[in-house]
Order: sequence, then C-alpha cells, then structure tokens
Amino acid sequence: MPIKNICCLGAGYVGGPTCSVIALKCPEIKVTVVDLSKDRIAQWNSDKLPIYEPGLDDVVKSCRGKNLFFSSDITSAILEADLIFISVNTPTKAFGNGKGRAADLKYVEGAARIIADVSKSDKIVVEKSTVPVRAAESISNILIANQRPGVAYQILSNPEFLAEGSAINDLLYADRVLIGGEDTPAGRAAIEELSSVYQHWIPKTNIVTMNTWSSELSKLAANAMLAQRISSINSLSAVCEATGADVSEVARAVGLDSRIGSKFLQASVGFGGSCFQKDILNLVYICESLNLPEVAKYWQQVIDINEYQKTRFTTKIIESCFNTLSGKNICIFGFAFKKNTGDTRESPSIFVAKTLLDEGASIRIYDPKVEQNQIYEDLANSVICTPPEEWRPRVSVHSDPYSCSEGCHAIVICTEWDEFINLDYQKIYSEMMKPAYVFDGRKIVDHQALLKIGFHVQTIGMRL
Ligand SMILES: NC(=O)C1=CN([C@@H]2O[C@H](COP(=O)(O)OP(=O)(O)OC[C@H]3O[C@@H](n4cnc5c(N)ncnc54)[C@H](O)[C@@H]3O)[C@@H](O)[C@H]2O)C=CC1
Ligand SMILES: O=C(O)[C@H]1O[C@H](OP(=O)(O)OP(=O)(O)OC[C@H]2O[C@@H](n3ccc(=O)[nH]c3=O)[C@H](O)[C@@H]2O)[C@H](O)[C@@H](O)[C@@H]1O
Repeated sequence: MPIKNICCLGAGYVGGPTCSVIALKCPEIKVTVVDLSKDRIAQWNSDKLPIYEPGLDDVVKSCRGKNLFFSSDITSAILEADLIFISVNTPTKAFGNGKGRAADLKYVEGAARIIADVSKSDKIVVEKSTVPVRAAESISNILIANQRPGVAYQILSNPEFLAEGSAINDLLYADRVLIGGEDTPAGRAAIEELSSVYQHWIPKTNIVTMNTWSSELSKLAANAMLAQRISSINSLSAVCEATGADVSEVARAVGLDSRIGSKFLQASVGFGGSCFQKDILNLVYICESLNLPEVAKYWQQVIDINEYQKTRFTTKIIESCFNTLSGKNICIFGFAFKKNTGDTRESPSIFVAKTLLDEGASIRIYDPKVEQNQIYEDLANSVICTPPEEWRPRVSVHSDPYSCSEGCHAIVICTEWDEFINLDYQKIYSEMMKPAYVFDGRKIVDHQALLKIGFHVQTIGMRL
C-alpha cells in the first residue's frame, strides 16, 4: 500500500528540512513533524524558523498548512502515520558506561517507547538518526516487547547525509539514498514503500538498499572518512607551516588525482559540528567493545589531530601577541561551525574563545547568523577556567564586523563566511591597535593585500 501519512519524531536540523522536502515532492502524502519541545514547534509554525538554512523558508512556506504540519500532538501524529521517522538527537553519553564516547540512545529509546505505547495499526519505523550498528535491534526489541495484538512493525535504517548550510540542495539532489532492512518478504516490502517515497524525486538508481547493519555502519563510516580527510590535510598543514609549502597548493595537486578527488581538502582551524566528533567517538567505542583496539586507535587519531589543530592555532595567536593576552582585545569573526548556518554545536570558535579568555583577553564576537544568547550559552557551557562573573564582562557580541574590530589588537577568523573576504580591511586597520594582527583560521582572505595594508598576518598551512 502506498504511504499516505508520515510522522517524524524530532523537528531538528534533520527532521525539519528532510520532512519539508518530502512534503514538497510528495503532495499526496501528509507529513507531520512533532517534537517534545513546544517552543521548537512554535518556531516552525512562525515566520522565523528555528534553524537558518538557505532555501528552507521557501520550501516550508509552500507546504506548511497544506500537507506539511508541525505539531506537539505526538500521539495523534503516530496514530495516523503509516511510516514514522525517528529523527531525534543521539549525543555522546555525558555520564556512566561509555561516558564521553558511546552514543546516548535515550532519545531513540524514548521515541520507540512512545511509538509502542500509542500505535494501534501496522507501522514502518525508520531510523533516520545516526546510531551505533545494531541499534535497530534495540528499537525492534522495545517495539515487540510492548506490541499490541495485531500491530506489526518493520524497522528500516535510512541514515541522512545532508550537510548543514546546503541541506535543501543535498536533499533535493542526494548522491544516494540508503535504505537498510530485513531480507524477508515483509522487510523487502517495507524497503520498497520507503523507496517509493524517495522515488518522487530521486532516480531509482540512486536509491541503494542493503542489510540493516551495513546501512547503520555506512553512515558512521561516511562521516569518519569525511572527517579523516580534513584531519589528513590539517596534519599536512603543520608540515607546510614548518617547511614553506602551501597547503592549498598541496591540496590542489593531490585532489587532481581522480582517485582522491578535490572535495573536503580545505585546511582549517579544525572541524566542528554536531556529528563528526560524536560519530567517530561512537565508532571508536564500538571498535573497543568489539575488542578491535587497533581499529579504535586508528579512528581516534582523526579526533586527536583535530584537537591538535585547534590548539596549534590558538597557541600561534598567543605566541604572536608577545605570549600574553592579558588586557588585550581580540575580535573573533564567525561563531558558527561553518558558513551558511547559525549552528554552533562543537564550533571551533568556542574552543578559540575559551582559550583566549583563559589567557586573559577580552573578546569581541561577530557572526552574521548566530544570536547573542547562543554565544553566551556556548561560552557558559564550555569549561572555562575562570568563573562567569570574571569572564562575562570580557565578552561582547557585535552586530557588524567594523564595530567588532574597532580598538582590537587582533582579528581571528574562525568561520569562512563569504562576507569576511571582501570587508574594507583598510578601514578596519585604521581603527585597530598597532601592531594589528589577522589570524586566518580558514585561509580565506587575501593575505598579500592585508600585508600591504600593514597587518601582521598568520594563517593555516603556509608561511607568510
Ligand atoms: N545535524 C545534521 O546535519 C545531521 C544530523 N544527523 C543525525 O540526525 C539526528 C538528529 O540530528 P539533529 O536534527 O541535528 O538534532 P536536533 O537536536 O536538532 O533535533 C532533535 C530533536 O528531537 C527532539 N526529540 C527528542 N526526543 C524526542 C521524542 N521522543 N519525540 C519527539 N521529539 C524528540 C528534540 O527535542 C530535538 O528537537 C542525530 O542522530 C544526528 O546525528 C544526520 C545527518 C545530518
Ligand atoms: O552526519 C552529519 O551530521 C553530517 O555531517 C557532515 O555535515 P556538517 O557537519 O553539517 O558539515 P560539513 O560540511 O561536513 O562540515 C563539518 C566541519 O568540517 C569543516 N570542514 C569541512 C570541509 C573541509 O574541507 N574542511 C573543513 O574544515 C567545516 O568547516 C565544519 O566545521 C557531513 O558532511 C554530512 O554528510 C553528514 O550528514
């Protein structure tokens, strides 16, 4: 039977955009996105959506109230649905067994329990969240243990590969859609039904089906290998700085080999975002649990190099500023973990800000999309050595880059927002303390032009 009604548990960065695109492409399917957070649902129903994502506003506006609904009535949405996406958060465990590494599946478990409590008809339950291998088995166990007579479940794995900042494009033109399920008649039928939803806009040849565990592991593997490329080029950036090679030239030369490819070789202050670190830590934990210590160690290195890169960058700032930041004003351009998003989860900017504060600096922050409250919350949540009453007066958030940099000793570029490339750096220089420094953590500005103006410039992966 074709899918008529979809429910998505979790109205976050994945559930919101994914279901909006499904609603756009499948006008005959009713899509309801629910969340435990009433605030988040209210925002999805307002003019100011809870997340910034290019193109998202238009998609939501064209479907909301027609076949796309955001609701806090989880029970009704589950009752009506033929297919339910579980798109809840799967953070790293903060305490207990596997603390700091294992994925915390409490929200996935909570979602499975609500589905079991409420469902009165057959459901296809789709794991959209990124989970450890064999998590579908745990979901299945909860559903079966609490099953009402006559209600049948099929569990599918359908990991999401969108990247923030390009989510709508990634969803519309996905390289591939992955669906894992049971190799049984009922399992194959469920795979076919989910596949037919995607076939509204994704060519059938791009929809790849496989066994559930392969699908779950493929998601962790994809993120681990993407992050590995960044750590690889970042490790080489240190070699470039020590030798006079330029990491962009190395990346270009290496990337021209079609077996390697040119994407994801941009050296940076380090990768951020809610997933790379958590998913690799999860992979490391799984490998350790499977008694595969060599494999665990191999992937752990991707994280270790990322920490090394962030520390290398901040150390360079401190050392260049006469090894003391006490009493100095440092301007941070960019607080989001990458451009075109307002998301700050695991943003390298948080690490940079915290380190500079610990060194006694006053910091001034500008980001075009991150709200002031979010910045203060992130700083309060990161482990700052000094108590809040000591660091808070030393932080200010600005609504434009010029007021932000005025009177500062240094500018630190942490996010690669396009607008940072073409600022009037002559004007900025004239209003800064001298010597004026630029530390470009994204290798995006015209370093020669800045040197000509009079700035002292340092960047990642090349000597100036
Ligand atoms: N953010 C990203 O770009 C990507 C994330 N993922 C994965 O997708 C999953 C979701 O990630 P995000 O959307 O970023 O998380 P998020 O934190 O933005 O959203 C998750 C939402 O689920 C809600 N929730 C938790 N338990 C619930 C329940 N029982 N019923 C209803 N709602 C519930 C939370 O209130 C929250 O609003 C994670 O596993 C993540 O690893 C996968 C690909 C991309
Ligand atoms: O599972 C997830 O959450 C998602 O994680 C990443 O997406 P995302 O974290 O949104 O953004 P990316 O574009 O991958 O960037 C991650 C971090 O790496 C940095 N990066 C990226 C590319 C690069 O060459 N260099 C580099 O430093 C970015 O600035 C950012 O801090 C993956 O790209 C998605 O495919 C995946 O679905």
